[in-house]
Amino acid sequence: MVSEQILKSRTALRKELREARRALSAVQQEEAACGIAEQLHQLPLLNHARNIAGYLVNDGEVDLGPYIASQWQSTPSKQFALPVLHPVCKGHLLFLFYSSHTALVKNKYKINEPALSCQNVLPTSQCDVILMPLVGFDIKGNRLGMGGGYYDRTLAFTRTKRHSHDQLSPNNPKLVGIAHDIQEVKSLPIAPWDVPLDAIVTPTRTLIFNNT
Ligand SMILES: Nc1nc2c(c(=O)[nH]1)N(C=O)[C@@H](CNc1ccc(C(=O)N[C@@H](CCC(=O)O)C(=O)O)cc1)CN2
Ligand SMILES: Nc1ncnc2c1ncn2[C@@H]1O[C@H](COP(=O)(O)OP(=O)(O)OP(=O)(O)O)[C@@H](O)[C@H]1O
Repeated sequence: MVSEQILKSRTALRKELREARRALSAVQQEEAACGIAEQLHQLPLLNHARNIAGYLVNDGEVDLGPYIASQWQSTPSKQFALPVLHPVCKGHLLFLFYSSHTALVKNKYKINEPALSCQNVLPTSQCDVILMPLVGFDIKGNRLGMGGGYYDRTLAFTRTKRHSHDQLSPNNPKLVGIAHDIQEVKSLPIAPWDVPLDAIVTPTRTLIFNNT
């Protein structure tokens, strides 16, 4: 059971951190997007990734646009996907392939997402890396999202231990949180359903965590 206190502090922190990222200027946002692209270009766990899930910028998040566009140009073998609110399994996400030709529609939160089409679904278990937008993070790798629980529910399967040696499956998608530097907090209240991240990338830093 998660205490009322923890839920309340998550809500208050979320509000504060969302306001802070929305208050960044256009120039700060551009610099952040460039910084993230540079950090991601150097991230070893993306080197051999073929299927990468990202997101389209919303609510002051770091824009992955420059990184995705540069990868489309330089490395066409990498395929990108975007989260789509699951039409049947409420509270879950689907990932749909994303190219410069993808038709986008707005979801109920007014975030652009690929128009639903079964043939364009990338099964979550086949994502090599998922770049997750963070509202907040701490240095231990704990994260705070938008509060819908979408990523936590969709990725809950990555927490199950499939091997007898008490190791998480090596085939699970690597989870990489993306955030502005100002979204770091000293310590984040943890919820039992939180999925552990493999890395957190900001425009100036990359933190790697050992989750095996
Ligand atoms: N860019 C991006 N895409 C994403 C996410 C994200 O965090 N960022 N998601 C990550 O999960 C999913 C959408 N989750 C969301 C959860 C809550 C709100 C939100 O704005 N909630 C409002 C209340 C809106 C309402 O209910 O009408 C709020 O809290 O003020 C938005 C998106 C899928 N796509
Ligand atoms: N694996 C799960 N199964 C069922 N409900 C869940 C699960 N994970 C999270 N939830 C529900 O989702 C709600 C929101 O969770 P939380 O506050 O951790 O969101 P978040 O991590 O900020 O959002 P997100 O995962 O979308 O980035 C919680 O109240 C919780 O009840």
